[in-house]
Amino acid sequence: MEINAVNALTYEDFVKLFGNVVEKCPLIPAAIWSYRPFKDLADIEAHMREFIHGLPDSGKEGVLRCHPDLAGRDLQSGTLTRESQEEQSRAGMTTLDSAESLHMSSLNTEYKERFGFPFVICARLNSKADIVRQLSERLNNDRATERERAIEEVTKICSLRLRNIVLSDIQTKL
Ligand SMILES: NC(=O)NC1NC(=O)NC1=O
Repeated sequence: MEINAVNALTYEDFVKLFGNVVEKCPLIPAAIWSYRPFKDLADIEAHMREFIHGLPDSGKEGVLRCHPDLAGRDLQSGTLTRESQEEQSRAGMTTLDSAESLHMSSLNTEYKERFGFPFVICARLNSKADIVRQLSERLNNDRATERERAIEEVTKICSLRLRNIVLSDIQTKL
């Protein structure tokens, strides 16, 4: 997809196309549509990052709360978004044995009780073992450090989802 094609999208089509680059947060593409015309893909990414990092702490925590648990209830009931399903599946979260599943569930619960938002990590960039290790390690952070750490992961997920959409056409000029 060429940048000119992205810049020519109506607001409605832009939000339809990029509505889930941040999980269940169409407000983010809706907000950055105002910055058209974009120079290139990196420019869109930079605006998304800037918007997310500029949110107040409550907004950042709200964005985190829009994420499903890894190997959690949505995965079990088949209600994950298409993107999350694919990411969790690639990281091996869909094929945990019952001991691994119980371990993830108890760590996720402990994390949510401690911080008030779910553990978020870019599943596409981490193996199953990395995810479990980081979930245990990050439990030691204080809330402010962890909020920023988790938001950094949201921006990584966002960049990969954005690239997936925009670069899916081989003819791309972005
Ligand atoms: N909780 C959490 O990290 N969720 C996710 N991570 C990711 O890469 N996709 C998700 O849905």
